[in-house]
Amino acid sequence: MNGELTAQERAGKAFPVSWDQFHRDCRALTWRLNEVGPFHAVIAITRGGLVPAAIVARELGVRIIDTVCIASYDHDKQGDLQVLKGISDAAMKLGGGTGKGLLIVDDLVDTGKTGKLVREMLPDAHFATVYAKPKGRPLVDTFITEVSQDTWIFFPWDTALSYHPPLRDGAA
Ligand SMILES: O=P(O)(O)OC[C@H]1O[C@H](OP(=O)(O)OP(=O)(O)O)[C@H](O)[C@@H]1O
Ligand code: HPA
Ligand SMILES: [Mg+2]
Repeated sequence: MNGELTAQERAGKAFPVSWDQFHRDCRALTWRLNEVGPFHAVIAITRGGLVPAAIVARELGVRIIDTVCIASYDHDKQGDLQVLKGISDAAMKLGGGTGKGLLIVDDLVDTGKTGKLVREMLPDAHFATVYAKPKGRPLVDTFITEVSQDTWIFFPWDTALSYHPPLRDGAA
């Protein structure tokens, strides 16, 4: 390490999310989105958007799903944004070139950098995330739970059940 704090170290507070909780939060998101749609297609921001996109598409009966593949965090440290794969021509056409009637889905917005880049690609699309931190929140049209900027969310696909020592033995 070069002495710089990682995003997770800056965040401090941990917010672990179980599969069950995540599924319930995605279902709650679809209740809200159902009032806004219908949508021609779902665009998942990979990789974190893949799981919520599958659940949302299933609930809303959408069968056309595309991806925009963006990487910026190496584990918990944000670098430059890299678009590894853009939106397909077919999905672009469905959204009339501006994203009208398309639903962008991601697991969360943090600084908002990823969301901003995708919004620029599809300015008229609806952008939904399950979780939002204050900096990214203005970019999102619909989300379920806001956590503070100094919280790090642990998703179920990044974690595993492990032993936790008793409090009296020094567990935090
Ligand atoms: O609002 P931001 O500060 O841009 O951060 C949010 C983005 O960061 C994470 O993706 P990441 O780049 O870690 O890739 P991944 O989805 O493949 O894990 C997350 O899934 C969001 O897409
Ligand atoms: O809080 C977070 N959790 C997981 N991945 C992330 N990518 C940006 N912020 C986060
Ligand atoms: Mg992501």
